[in-house]
Amino acid sequence: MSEPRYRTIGDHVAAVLARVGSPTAVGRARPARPDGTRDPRDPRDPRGPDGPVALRLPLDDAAVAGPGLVLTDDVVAVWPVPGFDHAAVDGYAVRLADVPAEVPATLRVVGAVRAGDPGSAGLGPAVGQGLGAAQAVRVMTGAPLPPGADAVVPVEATSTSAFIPGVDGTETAVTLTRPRKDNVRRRGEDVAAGTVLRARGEVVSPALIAAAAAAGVTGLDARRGASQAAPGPRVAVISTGSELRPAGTRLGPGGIVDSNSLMLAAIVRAAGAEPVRRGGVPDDAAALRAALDEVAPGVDLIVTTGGVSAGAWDVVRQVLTAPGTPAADVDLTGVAMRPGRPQGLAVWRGVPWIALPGTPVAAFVAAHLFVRPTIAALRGAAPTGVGSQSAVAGSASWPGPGVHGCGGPGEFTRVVPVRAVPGPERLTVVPTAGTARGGHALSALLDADALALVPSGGARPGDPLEVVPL
Ligand SMILES: Nc1nc2c(c(=O)[nH]1)N[C@H]1C(S)=C(S)[C@@H](COP(=O)(O)OP(=O)(O)OC[C@H]3O[C@@H](n4cnc5c(N)ncnc54)[C@H](O)[C@@H]3O)O[C@H]1N2
Ligand code: MOO
Repeated sequence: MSEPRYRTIGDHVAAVLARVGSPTAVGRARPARPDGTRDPRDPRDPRGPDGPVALRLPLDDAAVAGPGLVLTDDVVAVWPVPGFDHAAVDGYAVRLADVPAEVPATLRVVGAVRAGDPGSAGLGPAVGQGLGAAQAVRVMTGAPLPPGADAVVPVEATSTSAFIPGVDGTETAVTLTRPRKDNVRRRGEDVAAGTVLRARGEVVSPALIAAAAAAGVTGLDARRGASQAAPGPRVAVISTGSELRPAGTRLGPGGIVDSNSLMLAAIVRAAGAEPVRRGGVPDDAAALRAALDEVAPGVDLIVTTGGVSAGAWDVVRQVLTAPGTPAADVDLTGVAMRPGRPQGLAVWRGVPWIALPGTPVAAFVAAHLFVRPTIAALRGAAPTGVGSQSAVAGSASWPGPGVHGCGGPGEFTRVVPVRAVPGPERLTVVPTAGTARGGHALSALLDADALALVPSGGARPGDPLEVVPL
């Protein structure tokens, strides 16, 4: 297997900004709209009519209310995150007992489970009870782990090598070796039900919006702080994934809350732009094309999440690689960083399109690194972000050398949520507590006030680090 080549973070920022100035991007520079989209007489609008009052804000209103909302009550997780054990990669769910260390095993492929399917869908009555001896099930990232399986082997590390976007598999057997890690995200490993996500008196952040949505919270008790400047460019936010349900609706088996579109709306709003939330689109190329066509005429930038990695139903990749696609300047190179490696860029009917990965922490990181500078450029401001600040690694446990991407070892930058602590000279930063649970925890973002870029060689206390303020 050849080593995939990814861009550096800085090169990807340049590639994004090139699309904003691209001759194919003709939908830019619309005049800024008047303050927000809400009616100031709307009693749910925290701006008025009588100044700051405490209100119960539905999550989608809180997401677009702008910075400065202060909680007037604790925010408590209603259910655990993740809500069920699921695959962290596209590949094959296996029983480790069938895959001896170092020796390749050939397993019979007995079904397929996509994200959004109930756990035993696609398996047939015989397998629905649990994976039998020497059996494997094709699974996509986010799909419930089939009964009996205890690990997922990435497709690149198997005899199948790659899934074809938009095509169901026909393979009846697969040869693979024991995976380095189980590639399973377990129910509740990020947030336990009943956890206080943020306490009364704290400010509402995009990370809180994401964690609250994922944990079943549908509204926040909050009060507005300082008044906000009028939003500038308009940014469409579209989530892809058949497993996605709007906050406050019944999830059903295999379903999860579309927390990304709320989180992205909050990030876009905090960056000084007006989010246009289109919500969730299923893993269907025609549906995604229709959503893109619908939003493109009215916005200056399109941001999508999900569907860009190695799955058979990765719909963004499918649309961007289809013959005759109306997308120009298509680029699916990805970035040498974790989380946030899979990325796509294009110009759709004249409007720059940034395709972020679906994993919520990956989308959060990539939005801060790539969407924020793009909004700054659209507003005519100097891009902020990478390289804008440096800090010193504080006394804490930092990632060591040897990070691996899904496609094998490589020079990957780890993006670590950090808290600033008072230091003797420069800003000193330490990883947030939740980082112990891995790079994909929404809980690790809640306490973070910056993202530190840890080079592939790792970091030690005292090392200089680039940080991106949140
Ligand atoms: N075989 C491989 N599998 C995966 C690879 C890989 O290289 N090989 N890359 C992994 C990495 S790294 C990431 S990051 C994810 C990104 O994948 P996609 O962008 O295609 O995202 P999805 O598969 O659609 O979703 C990933 C994950 O996130 C959840 N999700 C998606 N959208 C939302 C949303 N709007 N709100 C909340 N949560 C969302 C989804 O259910 C999945 O669990 O791919 C890895 N796989
Ligand atoms: O989940 Mo991925 O790159 O963003 O680690």
